Amino acid sequence: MEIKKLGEFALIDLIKVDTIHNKENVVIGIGDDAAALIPAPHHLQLVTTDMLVEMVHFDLSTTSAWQLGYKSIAVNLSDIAAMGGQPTHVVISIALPSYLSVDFVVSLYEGMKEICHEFGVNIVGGDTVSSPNGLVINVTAMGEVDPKKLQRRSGAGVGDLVVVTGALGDSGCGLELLQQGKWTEHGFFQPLVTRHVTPRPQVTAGAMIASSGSTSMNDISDGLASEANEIARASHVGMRIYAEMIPLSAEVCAAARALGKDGLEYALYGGEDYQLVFTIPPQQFSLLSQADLGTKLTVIGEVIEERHGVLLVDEDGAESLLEPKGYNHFRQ
Ligand SMILES: Nc1ncnc2c1ncn2[C@@H]1O[C@H](COP(=O)(O)OP(=O)(O)O)[C@@H](O)[C@H]1O
Ligand SMILES: Cc1ncc(C[n+]2csc(CCOP(=O)(O)OP(=O)(O)O)c2C)c(N)n1
Ligand SMILES: [Mg+2]
Ligand SMILES: [Mg+2]
Ligand SMILES: [Mg+2]
Repeated sequence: MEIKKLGEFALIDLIKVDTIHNKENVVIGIGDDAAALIPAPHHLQLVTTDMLVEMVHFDLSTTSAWQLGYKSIAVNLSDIAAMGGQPTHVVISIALPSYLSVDFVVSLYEGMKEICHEFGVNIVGGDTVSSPNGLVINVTAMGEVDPKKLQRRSGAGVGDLVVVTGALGDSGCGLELLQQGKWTEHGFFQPLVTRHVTPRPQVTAGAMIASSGSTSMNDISDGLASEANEIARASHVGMRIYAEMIPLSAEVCAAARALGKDGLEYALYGGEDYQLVFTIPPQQFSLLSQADLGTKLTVIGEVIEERHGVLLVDEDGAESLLEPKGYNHFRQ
């Protein structure tokens, strides 16, 4: 059905069902002039927002409505995870072009509700408007964190280890496979595409890392090179990152070979992995590495003095400056 047949208010009524997954902290959700929420005592309130724009962040010829809904929430929960927090609520604004159907919007919200349900997050409001050109989705996520566990980008100290969760580069490579039309639904490379279209935010790992004495943390949206440099700049330190230690999946190595590319390039500059990069003193890391975080941890380097800069060490031991060259909106 066309959206204009239904109109704005009936569309919101459709969206409204099954949006509260954790009733205890909501007084008013969708349906009033503002949501009314109950903050957790003795916790800090986290607020973050990320916007997704058609043909900048997604292409509807390669991403389904459900996947897009899932991802638009995931990228926001990832920023809450990078602060060491637990996500609690989201507010969702959508600008809808006339070529989309009511079914598309329902499916978009099914993807959103699935991930919100998974992480116990409430959808407490939003805004619905028309767009003359292209779909835009803006999500604001709220979360809470114990002040003692709050993770900034600015706490890294010389001698700390640099550690990442999961494997890097899958999403960037998955995007390239999609763009080149080089993937099959059930093929070997399918996991790369899945990680690009439906990334999983590292919420559990982020909270455990934050409880273990980590000194800084960032999520990887723009690529490791960019995010590591952000930590270094905020913390006034340098880093030595060993190329050989950066975790790459078997799939990205094989796909990169098939594409005539280097898997490492996707990890450093591809972005959208939504894994975490953090720094932690060696003693604390040896304790953390014994815990089950539901994902693997890999030490990729160490924090050094600021005057050295952020260095990448290749397999021959040669060092070069690792430029913050990841995804940059005005420099593609
Ligand atoms: N248009 C804006 N107005 C105000 N603050 C902004 C705007 N864009 C980005 N920021 C802030 O700049 C910082 C960096 O943003 P960004 O690079 O998007 O972070 P992330 O990669 O964690 O999503 C964040 O604190 C964010 O809230
Ligand atoms: C159609 C399409 N083109 C390009 C990309 C690649 N891309 C778009 S935005 C982005 C970086 C992450 O998004 P951003 O808005 O910078 O998130 P933030 O850093 O604020 O979390 C990347 C790698 C994509 N996902 N889809
Ligand atoms: Mg952002
Ligand atoms: Mg972000
Ligand atoms: Mg970015």
